[in-house]
Amino acid sequence: MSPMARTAPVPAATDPAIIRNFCIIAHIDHGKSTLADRMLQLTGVVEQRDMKAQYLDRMDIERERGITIKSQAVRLPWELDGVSYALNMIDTPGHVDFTYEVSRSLAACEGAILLVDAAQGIEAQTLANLYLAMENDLTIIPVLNKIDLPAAQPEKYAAELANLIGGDPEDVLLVSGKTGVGVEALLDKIVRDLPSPVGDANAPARAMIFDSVYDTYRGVVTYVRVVDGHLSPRERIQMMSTRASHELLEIGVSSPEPTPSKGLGVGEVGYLITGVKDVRQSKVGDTVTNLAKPAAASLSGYADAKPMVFSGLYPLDGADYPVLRDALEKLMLNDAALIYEPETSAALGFGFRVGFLGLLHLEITRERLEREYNLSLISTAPNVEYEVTLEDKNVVHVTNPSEYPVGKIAAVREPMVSATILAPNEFVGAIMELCQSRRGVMGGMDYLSEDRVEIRYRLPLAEIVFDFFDILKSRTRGYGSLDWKADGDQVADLVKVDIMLQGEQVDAFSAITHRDKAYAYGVMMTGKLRELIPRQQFEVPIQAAIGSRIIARESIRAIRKDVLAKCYGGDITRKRKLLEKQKEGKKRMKMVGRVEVPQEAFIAALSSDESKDKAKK
Ligand SMILES: Nc1nc2c(ncn2[C@@H]2O[C@H](COP(=O)(O)OP(=O)(O)OP(=O)(O)O)[C@@H](O)[C@H]2O)c(=O)[nH]1
Repeated sequence: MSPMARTAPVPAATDPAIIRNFCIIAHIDHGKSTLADRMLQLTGVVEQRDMKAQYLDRMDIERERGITIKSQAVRLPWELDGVSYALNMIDTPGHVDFTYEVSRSLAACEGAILLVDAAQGIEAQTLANLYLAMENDLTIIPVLNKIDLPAAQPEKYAAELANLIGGDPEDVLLVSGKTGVGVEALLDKIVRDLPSPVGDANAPARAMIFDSVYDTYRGVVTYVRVVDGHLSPRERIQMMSTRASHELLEIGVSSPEPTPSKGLGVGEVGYLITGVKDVRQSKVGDTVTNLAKPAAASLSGYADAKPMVFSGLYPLDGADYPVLRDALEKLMLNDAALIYEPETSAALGFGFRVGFLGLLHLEITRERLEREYNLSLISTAPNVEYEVTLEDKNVVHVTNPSEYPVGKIAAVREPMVSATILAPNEFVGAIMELCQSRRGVMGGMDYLSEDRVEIRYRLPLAEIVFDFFDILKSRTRGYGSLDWKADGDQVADLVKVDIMLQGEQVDAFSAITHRDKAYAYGVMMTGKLRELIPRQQFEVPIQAAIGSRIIARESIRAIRKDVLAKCYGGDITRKRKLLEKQKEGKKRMKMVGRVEVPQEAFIAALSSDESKDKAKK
C-alpha cells in the first residue's frame, strides 16, 4: 500500500507567496558564477571560511577553466520588510554548447537576472539567452555587472540594455559581483519584482525534472521544480513518460549542501533521490507525479539535446579499450547528451564513435576521460552528421567519413545553423568576408546602438563548428561574439577525400569536405604526413584521392636506418642500449600495409591546430 493512500501527511511545503525562483543569464564570462558566490555569502548559506571561488562550479574542470557546465540550484533565505523569503537560484552555463542546459533552467523559474558586463556591453549570448527567457515568459531584471572595473561604462550600456528590453536606463541595477556593491539591492529587487509561483496545491503532483546528476554514493540525484501538488518522502512516484515508478528515498533542498526536507510543494525547487543508477531513467524534461494519484497530463518537456559533432575516440594503448568502454558508460550516467557506439579503424584499432554538442563538449569529455580514468586517447578529426541519399532511394546518416558510401549517391544534405554575430560596426566588412568564405548566406543586419551591429547569417554547421569562432575573434580583435542554433539542412556538393600510404587507405585520415575545399585538405594532410612519418627502407608515396582520382601527392624518400652507424668502436653496452631503444620504439609503431607509422604521427596529424586552441576563447 502506498503511503499516499493513508491519511496524507502534514503538508510540509513552503507557502508559494514567499518563494521566488530565478536564474542568472549572461554571455560567457560576464560574471554569473561570481555573482552567485556573492549571493551565497550575503544570504549566509555559505560561511566566509568555507567560501572558495565559484562555489557552485563543482567539477575540477569547471573551476580550472572558469566556466560552468552543469546547472545548479540553491535555496537562499532573504528577509525584506520583516518577511522571510526563500529564493531559489538556478545557475546556468553560458557557453553556446550548453544552451540546452540554459533552456531547462529557465523553464523552472519565474524570473531572470539578465547580467551584462559593464565594460563589454551586450554580446551574442546575452541576446540568445534573453530571447529564451522571453519565450518562457520570464520577468527580466536587467543588471550591469563589474561596475568596479575602471573600463566600465555604466551609462552607455544601461542605455543599450534599456533599449533592448524596453525600459528606463534608470531601472538597470549596477552591481559588482566581485566587491559585492549593489548585490543586496538586487536581492531586494528579486523579492519585489518577481512574481511568486502559482500552482494547484490540491491537484496530483506535477514536478518538472530540470537536471539529473549521477553521484557515486547516492545514485542519481534528480532536480525538480514542483508545479502542482506535493511530493513527500517514502511515497512512490511515477515518471510520466515511461510510467516507471520509484520510491522516494530522500527529498530535499540544496542550501547549497543537500538538506532533506519533509516534502516539496507548489513552486518549490529541490532534489529527489530514488536509488536509480542511470540519469536516463530520470530524464530531464520528464514530469514526476504521485503513483497513487497520478496527474492526467504531463508538463510540456524540452527537446532532447542533439549531438552536433562526432569524433572517434581510441585508446593509445589497445589494452585500455575496456577501461574506455567503462568510462564512457559512467560518464553517460551523468551526461544525457553524450552518445557513443563502438567502431573499429584499421589504423587505430578498437574505439568508439562519440557524439557531442560541440567542440567544447568534446574537449571536456576527452579531458575528463583522460583525467578521471587515467586514459591516453586519440580523437579523430571531428565531423558533423551528413544525410546521404543513394540512387536506390535508401538514406544513410554518416558520422564517420570511412562509412561514406561509395558511388551511387543521389544527394548529400548537410546540417545548417542560423548564426548571430555581434560586433562593433568597424568590423562588419571583415565579418561578412569571413561568413562568405564559409558559404554563408546573409539573413540581415541591425544596429543595436550607434556603433554596435548584429549580423545574421545562415551557414553550414561544418563551416562554423571548428575554427570559425577563433578566426572571428582574431578578425574582430576580440570584440566579436557568436551564437548559433540548428536550422535545418541543405543539399551540398560534398566529397570524401581519402589518404593513402603506399596505396593503402588510412581510414582515420579520411574526411568529408566541400568539393571546393577537397584539394586544400589533400595538400595539407599529405604535407603534414610527409613531415611526420620517418623515412623507411623503401620509398613511401602519400596520396590524397577522391574516389580513384588522385588530387595531391607527396613522397618519403627511402633510407637504410642503421642506428649503430654512429657507434663505431667497441662499447658493447652502448650498442645494446641503442638496439633496445629501437625495439621500444617499434612497439609504438602502427603498421599501415608495409609502412611503419609512429603513434605520434597519428596524434600530430589528427590534432588540428584549431582544436588545440581552447574552444572557449
Ligand atoms: N572586476 C570584476 N571582475 C569580475 C566581476 N565579476 C566577475 N569578474 C571576473 O570575470 C571573470 C568571469 O567571471 P565568472 O563568474 O567566471 O563568469 P561566468 O559568467 O560565470 O562564466 P561562465 O560560468 O563560464 O559562463 C572572472 O575572472 C571573474 O573574476 C566583477 O564584478 N568585477
